[in-house]
Amino acid sequence: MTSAPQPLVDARDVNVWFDLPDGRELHAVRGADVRVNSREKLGIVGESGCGKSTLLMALMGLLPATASVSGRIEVMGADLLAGGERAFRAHRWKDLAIVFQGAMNALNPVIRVQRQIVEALELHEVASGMAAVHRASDLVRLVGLPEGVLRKFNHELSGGMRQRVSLAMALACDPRVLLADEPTTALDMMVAAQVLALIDRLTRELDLALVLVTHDLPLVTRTCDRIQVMYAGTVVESGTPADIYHQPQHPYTRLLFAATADVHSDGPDPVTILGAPPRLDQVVPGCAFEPRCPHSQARCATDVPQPQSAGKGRSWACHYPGEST
Ligand SMILES: Nc1ncnc2c1ncn2[C@@H]1O[C@H](COP(=O)(O)OP(=O)(O)OP(=O)(O)O)[C@@H](O)[C@H]1O
Repeated sequence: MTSAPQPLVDARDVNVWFDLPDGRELHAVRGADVRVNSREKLGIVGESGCGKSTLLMALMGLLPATASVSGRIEVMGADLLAGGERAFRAHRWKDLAIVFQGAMNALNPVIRVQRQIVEALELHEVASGMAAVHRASDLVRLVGLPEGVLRKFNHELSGGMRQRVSLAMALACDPRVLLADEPTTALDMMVAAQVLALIDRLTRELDLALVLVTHDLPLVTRTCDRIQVMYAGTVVESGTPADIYHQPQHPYTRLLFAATADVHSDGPDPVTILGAPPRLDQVVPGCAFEPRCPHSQARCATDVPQPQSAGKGRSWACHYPGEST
């Protein structure tokens, strides 16, 4: 019998708390699992503030000192949480790299692009001297930029160019997994589509696995192999795009699709999900979606629904799955 291939990222029951200045805690990520196989494209979707970025930063070991993390975070078989900063440093950028939401902030404003890429290559001992300069040229070409960009400063670049430079930096150490946190947020529609197409092409050409974090459920349904829907720090549903699109089990997933209906099509108008997510600095006694859920029943307000697995990465956390909205 052949065993299943080891996932590149296998994070289980990850919890992240932030210490707040008033002494309370904010429970930003609540028991989330993330599993990414070689060459797989995983999409993580959910409303603003549901913990998507915090989860990615936990995987990278880049959370601020005010954060505490529990659970298990394995990258290529190594238990990084157990190994601490030393273990994270051994894998960060080399195996697991990230493109941040605001490329503007990821680049140093007073250092030319070439120096920034060369410094990253030297810091991670990928290349030095002229070899690093040549590699920097290769990297900017790889992301579809002219070499002239290497002599420029951050403020001389357009938003799309900055995001491509960030991508070049993330690819500098030949990672196996690329985490992309809302990589097109600040870009106009045309440029956003080009950057997404570039990420898609590079993941195929470089045999990368991708974790794409976004608000855009239709986008991940089109581009990813698997989808995780997050709500209030929790993964409420996981599955293939076909599962999530054709047989959504969690009412929040169905409402997310309904909320992003295409206004230009003949289909139904988009709906608004009434109410707001719960504050994560407060304890939620039952299902976090209960106050907004059209199908909630008494039990939903008191019992936290546990994830139910239907095998092959398909799961949902709802007491009354499949109720139509
Ligand atoms: N450094 C921090 N200190 C305290 N709370 C934080 C910190 N960073 C994030 N949070 C809180 O953690 C929760 C999750 O935030 P996070 O940025 O991970 O959400 P998100 O889903 O990525 O949102 P967005 O789509 O807007 O980026 C939010 O309530 C946020 O206010």
